[in-house]
Order: sequence, then C-alpha cells, then structure tokens
Amino acid sequence: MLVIPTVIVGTAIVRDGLLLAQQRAFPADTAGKWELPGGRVESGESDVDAVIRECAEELGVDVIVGERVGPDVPLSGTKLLRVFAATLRHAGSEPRAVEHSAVRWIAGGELADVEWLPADRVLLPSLAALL
Ligand SMILES: Nc1nc2c([nH]c(=O)n2[C@H]2C[C@H](O)[C@@H](COP(=O)(O)OP(=O)(O)OP(=O)(O)O)O2)c(=O)[nH]1
Repeated sequence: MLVIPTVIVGTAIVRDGLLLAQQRAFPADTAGKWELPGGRVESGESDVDAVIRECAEELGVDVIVGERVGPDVPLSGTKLLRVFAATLRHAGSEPRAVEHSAVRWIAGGELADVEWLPADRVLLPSLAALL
C-alpha cells in the first residue's frame, strides 16, 4: 500500500551567523524543548508556501526561502520533518514568540547544548554548516 507522508516543514532562519530556534509551549511532553519554526504542510500547499505561512503565524516575520537543509527526518507515524534555509525579508524585522514560550538566536558553538526535539538533533551537523 502506498503511504503518503505528512510533511512537517522546519525553517532554519540564519542572520549574522546565528540560527533562530523557538521553545515549545505545548503539549506537555515537548513543552520546554526547542525546535525550528514550522508545522504541517496543508492540503494543496507547497512546502515553500507552508514555510512562509508558518513563519508569519508563529514569528510575525516574512521570510525568503532557500535550499533544503539535511535529509528528511522520520517523525512518529507517517510524519517527516523537512527543513529549509531561510532569511528575513526585512532586515529590521524581529521574530517574536507568538505561539511559543520564547525565541532565541543560537551560535554554532551553542547548538549541541540546546534541548532540541529529538528529530532536530539529527540535523545539527547540517544546521551547523549554515553558520
Ligand atoms: N515545527 C516543528 N515541528 C517539529 C520540529 N521537530 C519535530 O519533531 N517537530 C514535530 C513536533 C510536532 O509533532 C510536529 C509539528 O507540529 P506543530 O504543532 O509544530 O505543527 P502544526 O500546528 O502544523 O501541527 P498540527 O497541530 O496540525 O498537528 O512536528 C521542528 O523543528 N519544527
């Protein structure tokens, strides 16, 4: 049987050699953990459009989407995490935590010390290469 995966896009926003991460507020089992901005690609939506929509909803910023980053990472069920590089369209715009507990800019040397969701940890070498 053909199983169509549910794609979760993640966004690696880089500015001045730093990577943006956000801290989950819910559900309880992942609250407090850090992830990349993003979410489920909706029906009829492209991956790139989903990245742009999620960054607007979650951070209040407009992004320019770049290349894929690293491999697709399997999540629970039929979900997979697919990450894209991005930059802020407007230099003066500052991402803010709309649905999350916090946002932070992370330097390459700090990447391994952050409490990432497990799937994101798989991508750390690919993310480090962006910084
Ligand atoms: N956004 C995002 N989700 C991630 C990352 N790593 C990771 O394992 N996930 C998981 C957590 C969730 O199970 C799922 C995405 O859920 P979500 O809550 O962010 O997205 P969503 O609102 O579109 O999803 P949903 O409520 O429709 O299920 O992917 C990541 O870096 N970014």
